Parts: sequence; structure tokens; C-alpha cells
Amino acid sequence: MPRPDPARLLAAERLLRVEEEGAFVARLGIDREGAAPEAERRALALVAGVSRWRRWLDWSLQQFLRQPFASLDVELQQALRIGAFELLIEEKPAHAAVSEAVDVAQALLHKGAAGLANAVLRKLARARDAGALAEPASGDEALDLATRLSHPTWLTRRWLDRYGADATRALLDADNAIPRYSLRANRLSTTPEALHDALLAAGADPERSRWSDDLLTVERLGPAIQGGLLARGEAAVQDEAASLVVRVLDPQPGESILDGTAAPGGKAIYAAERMGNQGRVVAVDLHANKTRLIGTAAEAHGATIVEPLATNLITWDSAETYDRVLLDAPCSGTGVLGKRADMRWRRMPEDLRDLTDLQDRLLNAAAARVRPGGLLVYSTCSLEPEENESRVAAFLDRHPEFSHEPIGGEVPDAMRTPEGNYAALPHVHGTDGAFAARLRRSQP
Ligand SMILES: C[S@@+](CC[C@H](N)C(=O)[O-])C[C@H]1O[C@@H](n2cnc3c(N)ncnc32)[C@H](O)[C@@H]1O
Repeated sequence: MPRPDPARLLAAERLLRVEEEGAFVARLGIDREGAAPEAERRALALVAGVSRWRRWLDWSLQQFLRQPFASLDVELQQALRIGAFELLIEEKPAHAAVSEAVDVAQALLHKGAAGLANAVLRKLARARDAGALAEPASGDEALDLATRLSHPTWLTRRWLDRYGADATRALLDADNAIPRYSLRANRLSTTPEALHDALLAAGADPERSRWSDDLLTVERLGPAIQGGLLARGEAAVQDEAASLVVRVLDPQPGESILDGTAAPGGKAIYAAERMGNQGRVVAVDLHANKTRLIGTAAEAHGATIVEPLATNLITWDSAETYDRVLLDAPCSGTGVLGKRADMRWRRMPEDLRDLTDLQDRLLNAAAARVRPGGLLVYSTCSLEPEENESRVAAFLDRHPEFSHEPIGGEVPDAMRTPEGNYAALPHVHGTDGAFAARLRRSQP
């Protein structure tokens, strides 16, 4: 009986959990199941890669199958996807990729499955080596691009209509790229320079962020975790695009700030850091387990002015108003598909209607908490205008006591839209996608 490579076997088992239990890819790495660190790292990379590229892998495999791919044993599907990923995306030598996937199929199922995996993957490898791989050519541009670059067709069609073919291709490529992670230096306890040196000493490859002087980027988070930098609160994982939303809010020392949808707390804690830990940051979220996490993280960062509060912002009975209010709304997350490998498959077009309704209600609630003359910042990690500019326009119609305030030098020029909003785009800026607008409440 062949002994499959532990990383590929672990990856296949985790992909099965995604498939059968709806497990979230981002959470699968947490339970290490005793795997050696290298096997763990490789398994994480395989699970993320297969999750991103699933549509293209399945389509390519289907070219060499008589029965529908979806009718195969689910275990065999995962072994085939891993083999196809190594062949088509990682461009590994044919022999190793095929035989390792065959061993996984045999370990999870039986000899018959291994035989089928062997036949299909050999044909795929031969076609690749001969430069004869099939390409989707249905004549429907959105369907073909979505298949080739492994995204949902509905989303690709939307983006084609909005951005055109070249930019859409670049956006899909950006979602499929292996992301670099960004780390925010906690200026309450360290400096970006000291964090840079600590990361180097821990074996990481830190680079200064192009977009923010508080941030560094690294290829892997492992060294920062193992070096204790995150646990000690010297650094936090936060994308450049997300961190710049706090620059749009521009909290000042001594002010009162409300983050109305704050968990897991990255922006609230960064606000406290920007304020030099002077003033107040009330960090509201619906769920008590999530606000507890905000409290733990704030404590690790020494951000003592952060006050976590578990409540529903919409029904919160409070008469207090704040100098600045952030509403970082729940959204479709179409700007962060690169980091969350399987999210693209979870979103449905009909989600947008429910989300925009919630965004309007949260905006109304947040508006009531802004003092006269104070600032409301509305932000999302979505690229969709329905969740961004349209929500702002609808808000201004409902709330004549607010006016739109163009963003100035708080964010880099390249991320300011002609209308004066903040927009980070994965295919343009190499960050996650994010949007923010400033809304000023008039004086009485
Ligand atoms: C996009 S996340 C916020 C991320 C956070 N600002 C950060 O940077 O770490 C949106 C949050 O809104 C919370 N939420 C949703 N509905 C809410 C409500 N009615 N009241 C308060 N929080 C709510 C969710 O639990 C979720 O944690």
C-alpha cells in the first residue's frame, strides 16, 4: 500500500471538509492535527490554491472524463483537483504530481479510484506538455473568462460591464495571486523600523508598505506568529486597504469615537493607536463572543481607551453622540476575494439586496450617534457600487442634515476617486478592495 505524502493527504482531507461540511478555508489551518510544520504549510497552500482555482481545475479535468466530474466520489474529486492544481497552476513536473495524487486517491478510496486518477491526470499532463490544453470557447465572454480564471460567472459579468475586459482580467488575476500579508506596527509600543528588524530577526522578508508608513508586508505570517510579535501586540495583521479606512476617519487624540460594527477590532484598535491612546473608542458589535475578542486584542495592544460593547447598533438605546463615527458595514466582500480563498463561491447575486437593506439601516443608526458638526465615515470591503456610492447617495437623500465631504490628503492621491471618496482596487493598487466616504453632520 503506497504511503501518500502527508501534506497532500491533509489537504485532501481538509478539502473534503470544505465540500461536505461547508467548512471555511480560513479556519481550517487552526487545528493543526499534529502535522509537521512544513506539511502544514504545504497543505494550507494546496487548500487555498485548489479553492481559488476550483472552477478551472474541474473544467480542465472534465475534458478527459466520460462521466460528469461532479458525479465522481467526492474523495476522488479532491485528489484530482490537487493533482490538476500542481500540474496546471504550479506547473510541477508531471511524474511527481500524478503519482502523488494517485496515492491520495488510493488512500482515501480504493485501487479503482487510483486507476482513474492515474489515467485522467496523465492525459492532462500530456496535454499540458504538448501545449494542447483546451480553453473555454463558448462564445459568452463572461462565461469563458469566469471558467478560465475561476470565478462565478455572475460576478465576472458584472465586472466586465463595469471595468471592461482588460481590467476585469487583471482583477481576476489579482484575486488568484498568492497574497502578501500586511502587518501594522503598534506605535503605542514599537515603531515600524523596530518591527522591521524584529521580523528580519524572526526570519521574515519584511518590506515597507507602498501605501502606509505604519505598515509592512511579508510573504508569510509564520515568523511573526512564532516570534511572538502578534501575541505581544507589537503588530497586527491588517490589510493596507483596511488600515487606510482609519486614515479616512482621521481620529484625533482626546476625541470620542464610535466604531459601530467593530469586530474583530482591527480598525478600532488602530484608531486608538493613531490617537496616542488618548480619548475614547467605543467598539460596538452585535455578538458578545466577538466583542470579547476585541477586548483581548485591545489589551494585548495596550489600547486601553477601547471600550468593547456587545449590542445591536440598530436598536441600541443610547443618547450619547460622538465626534467621529465609523460604520464599516457588513458587505459582500467582493474586494477581499484574494485573501479569502473560498468566499467567491459562497456569494450569490441575491445577497446584495439583503446587504444593501442592512447597510441603510446601520447607516441610519450610525447617523444618530454623530454630534452636530461631527463626522460619519461609511466603509466597505466591497467593489460593488450598490454597496458603496449608491448607499452614500441614498443616505444623503434621507439625511439632509449630512453633506458629503471630499477626502483630502488622508489617503494617497492614487486612491482618491474623482468624487472625493476613497477606493482601493486589487488590480490597480495591489491591495484588498475597500471603499470609504466622509459624511459631515451640519451644525445646528
Ligand atoms: C466588516 S465587519 C467589521 C470589521 C471591523 N471594522 C474591523 O476592521 O475589524 C462588520 C461587523 O458588523 C457586525 N454587525 C452586523 N450587524 C450589526 C449590528 N446590527 N450591530 C452591530 N454590529 C453589527 C458584524 O458582527 C461584523 O463583525
